[in-house]
Amino acid sequence: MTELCAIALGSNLSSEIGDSQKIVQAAIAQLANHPEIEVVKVSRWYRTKAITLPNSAPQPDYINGCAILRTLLTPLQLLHALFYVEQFFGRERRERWGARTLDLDLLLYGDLQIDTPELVLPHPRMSDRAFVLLPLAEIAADWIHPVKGQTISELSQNPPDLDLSYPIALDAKEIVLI
Ligand SMILES: Nc1ncnc2c1ncn2[C@@H]1O[C@H](COP(=O)(O)OP(=O)(O)OP(=O)(O)O)[C@@H](O)[C@H]1O
Ligand SMILES: Nc1nc2c(c(=O)[nH]1)N=C(CO)CN2
Repeated sequence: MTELCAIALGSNLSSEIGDSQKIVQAAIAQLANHPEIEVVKVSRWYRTKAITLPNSAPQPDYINGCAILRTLLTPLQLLHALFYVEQFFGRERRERWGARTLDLDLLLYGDLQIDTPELVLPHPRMSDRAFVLLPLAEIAADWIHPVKGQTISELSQNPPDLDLSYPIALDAKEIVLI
C-alpha cells in the first residue's frame, strides 16, 4: 500500500555538483528516479539563517524546502533511501547541527507515530522550525500533525524563528514575500 510522506531538505555547503540550490534540486531529481518513490509536490526554496547550537561557530545560510512523496517503502526503508541520497551528495556525519551539503529529514509518514532509536515520527523538532513549517505549509497546509492535532497551516502561523527565513526565487518560480 502506498503512503504519503513529507520530507525536509536543507543544504549550507557546496559540493562538486554546485551550490546548495543545485544540490537540493538534484536531490529531488534523484528521489524522483527511485522506482518506489513518487515526488508529488515540491515547495519553493527558502534562504534561511543557520540555527546553530549555543556557542558554536557561525555557519553559511541554508537553502531549505520540503517535498511530499508517495511511496511503497516502509518508514525505515524510506529513511535508508534518504540516507543514501545524503551520502551520494557528499554528506559527512560529523557533528550535530554541523554544516552539511545535504540534510534530508523524514517529517511525516501518513499519521504514523513511532519512537525508536533510529527513527522518530513525526520528526520531533519539525514544529519548532520555521525553515520546515513555512515551506511545508505551501504543499501540505491541511495535513494534521499527528501529535499536536493542529494542521501544518496552523502550526506555521506563528513559527518561533520566522524572522530568520525569507523566500528566494529559484528557476522560474514566483517570489512571494511573506
Ligand atoms: N524522522 C527522522 N528523520 C531523519 N532522521 C531521524 C528521524 N528520526 C530519527 N532520526 C535519526 O537521527 C539521526 C541524526 O540525524 P541527522 O544527522 O540528520 O541530525 P541533524 O540533522 O544533525 O539534527 P536534527 O535531527 O535536529 O535535524 C539519524 O541517524 C536518524 O537515525
Ligand atoms: N536554517 C537552518 N538551520 C539549521 C538547519 C536547517 O536545515 N536550516 N538544520 C539543522 C540540523 O538539521 C540545524 N540548523
